[in-house]
Amino acid sequence: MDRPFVFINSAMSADGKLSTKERKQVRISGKLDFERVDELRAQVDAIMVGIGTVLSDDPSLTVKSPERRAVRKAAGKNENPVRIIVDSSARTPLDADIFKKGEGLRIIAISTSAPAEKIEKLEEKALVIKAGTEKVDLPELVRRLKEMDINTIMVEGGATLNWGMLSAGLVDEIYTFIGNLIIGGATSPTFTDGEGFSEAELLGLELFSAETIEEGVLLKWKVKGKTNQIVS
Ligand SMILES: NC(=O)c1ccc[n+]([C@@H]2O[C@H](COP(=O)([O-])OP(=O)(O)OC[C@H]3O[C@@H](n4cnc5c(N)ncnc54)[C@H](O)[C@@H]3O)[C@@H](O)[C@H]2O)c1
Ligand SMILES: Nc1nc(=O)c(N)c(NC[C@H](O)[C@H](O)[C@H](O)COP(=O)(O)O)[nH]1
Repeated sequence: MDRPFVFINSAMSADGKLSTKERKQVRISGKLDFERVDELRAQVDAIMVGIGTVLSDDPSLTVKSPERRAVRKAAGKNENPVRIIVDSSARTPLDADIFKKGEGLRIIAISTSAPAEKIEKLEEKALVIKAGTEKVDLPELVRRLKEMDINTIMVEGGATLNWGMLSAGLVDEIYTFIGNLIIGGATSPTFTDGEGFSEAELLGLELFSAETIEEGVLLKWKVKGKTNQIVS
């Protein structure tokens, strides 16, 4: 494959929302699910998020467990996977937690429309990859990541980046933890926002695991490709 293996991991409410209508993060997962995500972070070459997630949550995207960091070190890797922000206009704050916490490479993926002055500042803190004109060209980005020997990527949202990756056909598997709460709201981010597929080009999935974790359920899906399921 000329691109890395890519999976999305998200936590959503029972009604499919990632956060509130104010885009405020809520605790959907319990302790065990956060542990599972930490283990995934420890296993992958890179974690990818959208700038919307950085602006609302300011995540550090580090591996939290000292034992898992030690295992990575012992294998000759950095303590943390490469942390990638998809950020067309280079809006990543220079004091974002992703820069402050943990060792390891950070990548900011931007488009050619990003302002030169901000790019220069980001280049002091991260590797800046330019791909695309108005928004980041995701197929080109993942191809270039593969050339850097990044072979596995966990996409940790949010709603718009999930759409971008899924609609470009760049996702192999999806892991959704569904928690025991309703968030509601027509404008609250859902697992996949963006334009949405029209009825003749829906994305088909194959369920390969369903597991109860604490008060919720973890579903694992393989992405099968376009499917036409119009009910006439
Ligand atoms: N529950 C969870 O697991 C989880 C995980 C992550 C984020 N979230 C929530 O999701 C929300 C953020 O989602 P969002 O949709 O606002 O932002 P996002 O994180 O999906 O980032 C979207 C941005 O990515 C950039 N982008 C660049 N090129 C793109 C392309 N080709 N396709 C798509 N996007 C591209 C654009 O600037 C776009 O605005 C927050 O409220 C956050 O709390 C929840
Ligand atoms: N698995 C999971 N369960 C949740 O209930 C929840 N709200 C998130 N949300 C994901 C979100 O993107 C967070 O911002 C990062 O998980 C924070 O990452 P850090 O701890 O800062 O490294 N993720």
